[in-house]
Amino acid sequence: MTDARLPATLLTGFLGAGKTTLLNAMLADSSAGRIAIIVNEFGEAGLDHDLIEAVREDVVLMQSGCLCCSIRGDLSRTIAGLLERKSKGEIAFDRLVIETTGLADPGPILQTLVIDTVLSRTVRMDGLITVTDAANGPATLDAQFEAVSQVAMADLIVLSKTDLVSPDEVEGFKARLHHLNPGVPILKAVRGEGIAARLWGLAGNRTDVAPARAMAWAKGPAPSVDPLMNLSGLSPATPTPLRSAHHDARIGSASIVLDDPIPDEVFDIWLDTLITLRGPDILRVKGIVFLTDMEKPFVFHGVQHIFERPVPLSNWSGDDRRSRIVVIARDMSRPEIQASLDMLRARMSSGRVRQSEQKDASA
Ligand SMILES: Nc1nc2c(ncn2[C@@H]2O[C@H](COP(=O)(O)OP(=O)(O)OP(=O)(O)O)[C@@H](O)[C@H]2O)c(=O)[nH]1
Repeated sequence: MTDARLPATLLTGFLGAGKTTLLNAMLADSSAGRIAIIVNEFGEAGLDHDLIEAVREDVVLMQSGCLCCSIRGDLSRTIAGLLERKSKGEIAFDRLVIETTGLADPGPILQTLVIDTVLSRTVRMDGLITVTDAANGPATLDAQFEAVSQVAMADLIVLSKTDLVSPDEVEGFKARLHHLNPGVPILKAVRGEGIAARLWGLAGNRTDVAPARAMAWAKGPAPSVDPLMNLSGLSPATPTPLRSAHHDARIGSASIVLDDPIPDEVFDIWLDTLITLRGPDILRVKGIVFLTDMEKPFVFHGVQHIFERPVPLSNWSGDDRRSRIVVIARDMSRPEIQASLDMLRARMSSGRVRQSEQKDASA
């Protein structure tokens, strides 16, 4: 089954990191088809394209109330308008790129694509790309938590301005980025050159995704060596030390690999509990999940309390039936997140014990 929804790429990165430069490199590359662009600020310079729309974030910012809801309305209307013009034959495009302002939290935009009932049927998230600047990036991460969040949430990081610093500085910065977002691919690029063809199809949440791509997307930090460590009370009481920069230390991530299929209700309860207790702090949860009695796995993806309906992976083949879940959160240490994931494992184990007790009783 092919996923016919329009792929949407979210392009984020801090002020001056090189987003517009990368966008121009994307536009110059025809391999991905025609691209419609939405920028959420006015006055973008240097884009020689006829499909530029503006979401009026300046208006949004003046409104009181929930900023994410305001962006959501504007963005939905803008995308709906583009799609309408497309259906009338006024414009043609094969994919969408949404460039955020440097300060924007990508969360509400990702959520919009999931929560808007019309949009979620017609548009799918193709990937969140964060541009980070090798020259100013380290200082930006020290100064701005939004920049740290953008790095932590990315499906792909493009490292710009590597021509302005030494190879050692580049490597040091890459290590820091990997600390914030373990497993994320990082592409070095000077002015976006040479990477345009590698910016698409990043997310695993489409039904026709290649299994290897979905697996790479759902890759997180290595799970704790002993999965029962936190349950046995032996986990360190203090968070795993990250870097001295306090913004970095606010980001935690952990992952789990489960050998056995997960009962539907166990997975739902785990997710509900995580969202209820820590919803606002969840930057991303993503994974490939095998549910009990289901032949194909599902890919799921969420930001804060908003979760996309799980997408069945129709192309899945092979014997690997292990579920993989990654959680990236702010103000949660890795042991805390790991403890939540271990709870999922524990619920599965207790479910198995109950099942075998029932079998014994009926024997
Ligand atoms: N040396 C060097 N300069 C770069 C590179 N990428 C971008 N620049 C320059 O950095 C400046 C900022 O780039 P933009 O692409 O406008 O950055 P932006 O993220 O869109 O900026 P805002 O829209 O202000 O957030 C421009 O002068 C670019 O020419 C790079 O890899 N190397």
